[in-house]
Parts: sequence; C-alpha cells; structure tokens
Amino acid sequence: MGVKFPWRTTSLMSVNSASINNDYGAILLNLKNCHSKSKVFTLCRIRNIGIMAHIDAGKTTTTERMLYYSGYIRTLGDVDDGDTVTDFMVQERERGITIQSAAVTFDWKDYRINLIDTPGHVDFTVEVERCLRVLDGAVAVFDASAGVEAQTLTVWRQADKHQIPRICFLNKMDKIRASFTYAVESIIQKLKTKPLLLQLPIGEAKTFRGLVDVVTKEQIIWKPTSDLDDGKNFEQKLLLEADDPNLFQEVQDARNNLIEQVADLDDEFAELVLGEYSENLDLIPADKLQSAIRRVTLAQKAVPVLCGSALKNKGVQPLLDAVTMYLPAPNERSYEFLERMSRLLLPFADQQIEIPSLMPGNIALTVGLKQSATGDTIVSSKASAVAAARRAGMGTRGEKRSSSNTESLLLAGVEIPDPVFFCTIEPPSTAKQQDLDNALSCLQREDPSLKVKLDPDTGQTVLCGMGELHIEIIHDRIKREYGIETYLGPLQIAYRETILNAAQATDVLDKAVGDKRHFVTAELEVRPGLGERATTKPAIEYAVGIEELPKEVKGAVENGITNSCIQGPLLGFPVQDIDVTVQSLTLHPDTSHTMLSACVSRCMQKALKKAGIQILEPLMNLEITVSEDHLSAALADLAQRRGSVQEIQSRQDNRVVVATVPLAEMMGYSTVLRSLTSGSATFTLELASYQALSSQEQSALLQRRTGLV
Ligand SMILES: Nc1nc2c(ncn2[C@@H]2O[C@H](COP(=O)(O)OP(=O)(O)OP(=O)(O)O)[C@@H](O)[C@H]2O)c(=O)[nH]1
Repeated sequence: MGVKFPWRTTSLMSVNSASINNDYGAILLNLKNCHSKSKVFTLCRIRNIGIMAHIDAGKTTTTERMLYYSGYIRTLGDVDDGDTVTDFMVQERERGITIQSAAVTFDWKDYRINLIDTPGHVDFTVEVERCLRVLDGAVAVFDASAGVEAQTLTVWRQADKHQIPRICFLNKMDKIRASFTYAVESIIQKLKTKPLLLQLPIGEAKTFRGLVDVVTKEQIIWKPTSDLDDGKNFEQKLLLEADDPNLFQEVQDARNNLIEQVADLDDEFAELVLGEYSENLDLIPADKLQSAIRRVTLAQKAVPVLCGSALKNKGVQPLLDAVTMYLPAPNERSYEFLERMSRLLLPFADQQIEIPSLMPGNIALTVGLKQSATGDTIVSSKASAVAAARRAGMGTRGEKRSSSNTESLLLAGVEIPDPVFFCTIEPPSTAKQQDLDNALSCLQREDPSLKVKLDPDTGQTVLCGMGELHIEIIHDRIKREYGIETYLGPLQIAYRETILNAAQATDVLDKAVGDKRHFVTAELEVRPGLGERATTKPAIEYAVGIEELPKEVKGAVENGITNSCIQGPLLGFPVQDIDVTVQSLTLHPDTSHTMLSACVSRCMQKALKKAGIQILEPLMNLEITVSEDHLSAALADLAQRRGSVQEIQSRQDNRVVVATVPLAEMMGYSTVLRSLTSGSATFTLELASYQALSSQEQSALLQRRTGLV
C-alpha cells in the first residue's frame, strides 16, 4: 500500500495497541451520519491544532463542545460526570483531569480539524511537549477569572520554542469573578505578547450572554430554547447604535485599536490603512482585516483573543471559525518530507478507524512499531533516513544541524525535565518481575519523563517521576492495564551532590589479561563549576601538553569522568556543577578503552571524595491561589515547611502566594492544603533550582539513609 505520509506527523506513535478498539463497525456507524469518510480535504483546509492551558481552565469541556457542534457526538459530555470523549482513561474519568493527550478528528464548515487535548497538570508537561511538536497551531484556554496561571506560562514557553501560532480563548466568562479586562491585562503582562481583541463580551459573570465580533461588528447572542440549552441556538446580527449606545462605542473603539495594532505589524495592511481607507477606517472590509490578522498570527507577531463559556455553551462556534480562519494549514508550516507507512488509523479519542491512505498534513496513528519511543522521528527505511539526514545536514545519530534553513525540516526533540521523586517498585512475586519489566518498558516508551533504573546495592527496581501524582498514575496504570498488583516503597526526593573545594587525585591501573598488558596512570583535578548551573554534565579540559590525545582516547577518558558523575560518592545522587582538568595521562599501547575508562572513573571518585561533598535538594517554585479567608492558614503552614514567600498578588478576590519551598517538605501537600482551606485553594509546584542543605540537615539525611553521621 503506497501511502504518502509526511515525516512530521509520525511522532504520535505511542498508541498502546491494547487500547485499540477493533469494533470498527460501531464507530463507522457513528461517523457515517456526520461526515463522509471519503471526503478529501485539500491541504489548505486542514488544521492540526492543540488545546493547551493551566489545569482546569476548561480544555476538555471546550473540546467536547467542538465535537458536539461539529456533529461528531450527539450528547454533551461533562468532565464532572466523567463522560467526556477525550478524557477516556479510567484515571482521567475518576479524577476529572486530563493525563494523556487525546487526538480527535472532525469537520467544521468544509475544514478538517485534527485536534489534540493536552493535560494541564505540571506532572504531565512532557505529554504537552510531545504533542506540540506535531501541531501547526494551538488554542490556549484561560480561566477568565484567573488570567494567566503558572502552568499557562510553561506551556506558552513550550509553544514559543516550537514556534506554534496561537489563539487565546478566555473561557469561564460565566464565573462570578470573570473579567475580560483582567485576563487580557495578564496576557500582556505575563506572556509578553500582543493580544488582538477580536471579540468583546456582552455581559460578564451571571449576565454573560453573548459577544460582539469586533471585525464585523456583529453581535452574537445565545438564546436558550425552552427544553434544550445546548448553545446551538444563537442570533447573529449587526450591532446598531440604537441597540446599546455604550457597547456600540466600545466596539467602535476596539475596532479602531485593532486596525492600528494590525497596521503596525503588517506592511501590506498598513498600506491600505494609510492609502485607500485613510479617510474612513470604518470602510475597511472585514475580509481585508481578517487576512491581515491571519498574517500577523502566522508570523507570531500577535495573538487573537476570543472569549466565551464552554460549560454554558457560549462562544465555541466562533472559536471554531477563528481556528479555521487564523491558524495555519500544514502547508503554511515548512515541512517537506514525505514518507511511507503501512497501517494507518484515524484517531477518535480511545477509538480508531483504519484508513487506507492519508494526505500529507494530517495527524494519524500507526501501530506495531516495537522499538519506537516518544520523541523519535520515523522513516520507512535506513536509506531514506540517511538521505533525509543528509538533506537536513545532520548525521544519522542526530548530531547538530549545520545551517539554520534546515531547522524546519526536522522535528524538534522532546525536552525531558529531570525527575524529582523516586521510589522502589516491587512485583507481588519474583515470577512477575519479567511482566513488570515489560510493562515499565512499554510505559517508558510512551512517557519519556518516567525513568526506571536498578538500585545497584539492593537490586530493586526504582521508578523516577515528575511528581507524586505522576508516580501514582503509573502505579495505577500498571495495575489496570497490565494486571500487575505492585508495591511502592516510600516516595523519596531525588537529591543532587556537588563539591565544595578543588582537589586532585591520581590512580594507577596495571592489569594483564591474557598476553595483553593494560596500564594507565591518570591524574585529575576537580573544581566547583563556574559555568552553567545545575548541569550534571561536567566541563572537561586537558592540561597543556596533552590536548592532542587521539579522539578515541579522549572519548574513553570522558566516558569515565561522566560515568562517575552519575552516582556521587556520598549517597549515589548525580553530581552537578563541576569542572574537571585531566592533568596527565600515561597509557600502555595495548590498553583497552574499557580499562582506561575504569581507571579514570576510579580516579574521579577519589578526587570527588577529597573535594568534600555537599548535598543539594530540589527547591520548588510554589504558587498557591487561595481566598482571603484562608490566606493566613496557608501562610502559617508554609512557614513550617521552610517555605520562603516572595510575593502575594491579588487576583480578583483571591490571593496568589508566590513562594519557594524545598520539595522534601511538600509530601502530601495537596491533602493538607485541601483540609486547611476547605478545598478552595489550588497550587502548582515546579522545579526552580537545587539548593545546598545546611550541615545539620545533611547529617540528618545521611543518618536516615545510611545510618552514618
Ligand atoms: N463556570 C465554568 N466552569 C467551567 C467552564 N469550562 C469548564 N468548566 C469547569 O472547570 C472544570 C475543569 O474543566 P476541564 O474541561 O476538565 O478543564 P481541563 O483544562 O481540561 O482540565 P485538565 O485537562 O485536567 O487540566 C470542570 O469542573 C468544568 O465543568 C466554563 O466555561 N465555565
């Protein structure tokens, strides 16, 4: 089957074949009524978009509405009832949160939209990143009563990194403290971006009932019918001065502002404004303004802002129009490779339909790739990989690209933050160890932020993850999806080690193996690092006179140095921020590279021990959103956790406490905060840096872990 397939769409490959529903007949029936499976969309009518936001902003609810209005589902699901399409994992339905991204495909007014709903919780950031790299555009959803929240900033930066054009949707306009102005201001202040206000709300909070399209000056008012308030019934007509003189003036001003803003960013539009329409900006046709908005959005010079309430079924249809109107088609993003793929599936959340072919620019799934993992770019053969790599100016192992115009040809990799928590995991019996290993290796391929290693001292399997929730979900999935009841050891903090002073050491290895003599003398100096902070990659240099060592010898030396930094000498945690100088090296010509690495590694361990080890603990950025009533209780609790408050901001009627706190003090925090604030507070926790433990804290930790002082 010669299926044309673009390289760029192939990274959504982490389909768990166990979850594939083979009951295609039933799914096809669903789809027959609402869209023709054979409908062919030209590239310019395809939109591959993601929905991203802070936890609970309403991504899943907005997606559910999109599916409903486009005709793909007949009833509206509700996150709180656990029956939405895209939150299909048991854990998602139980907890009302998105954990894994779900892809769905639907049509909206002659456009094919492939949409991915991504998780908002900070523990699943990698999941967002793995989606962003295959998307052409994104809708950022905000809670209009909270504006930009901590995780919005993280996902916004990720979208910046992947250069994804965006639209902002200010959701929850029906909430008591919803404020369009406040949310827009926080976008300007915190995201440092230029919002283009394409709509103004009509009413706010309880009175929110519709919106005005600033470009066309049409008002859209939702009218509930007596028996069903599903948002399908709305009235759209030109706003006249007589309807509401104040609103009319506001829209007039907003349109003039929008025209000015767009003219500043787009030369073609500026010519129109200064020329043909300079006398009367009112006469600028809506389509000219829309085309200019599209150009500045695609160039990521500004971001269109829309508003609504997904839960109350208002504003989602205009949002869909904006997705088709302002976000790019795949051919407007520069990817050029076409590849072949054997079995293709069109995703519809947890169900898939097998399809014979797919046009370039779509998102699809494939199954049966045993070796692939999230972050891989897949090609059909070694030869095509080599050819593609050559065209892109890089080696087959992914070395750096040589020129900037090749950037667009390859997918960026997924950036994996270091795990901060770990715990041991044990199967119910040794007979089940193999099954557990298999389950963990499948889960790891899907989720690269999950790390699994073997404790060299105890032989136990150790899980390392992004947070308590992350590890909890993995534990749960092993039970439900792989049928293995495992036991987790206590959750522990992933500390780091570093050195306090400079130190030197020498080591000699002299071994005869067979008729070969392996002989090495190595002398190394280690120093506290001066360069980039929090890096576990040591900076290595060579003393004068030995800079010209052969490449393979240098490789073996550097392997030895790097390996000894993976497990520090005090507690076995990674060693960070050190500089190393290879002072001297003598080698017998028969010496193998393995022996050379081993000698250098031993020498490093000696030098590190002499240099005095300092334990570092993860320090977290904490943001708590809490009502005024519960602020003092939350602050008192924070003081007991070695927390340091940096700022207390006002967000509508709530206070936002911005603080740093050692991760070691945050075990079980969500339960404590919930009971302290009667469940009203929310918080986010993100790694900020690693900070030195005091000598008493370090001794206490040593005592706890090794029994030594
Ligand atoms: N008042 C109000 N509540 C909403 C609106 N949209 C969503 N919600 C509620 O907000 C909560 C979170 O909604 P979700 O759709 O799960 O949000 P999410 O962004 O997908 O959440 P995660 O994926 O877990 O980050 C649920 O209780 C929704 O019912 C809205 O427009 N107005």
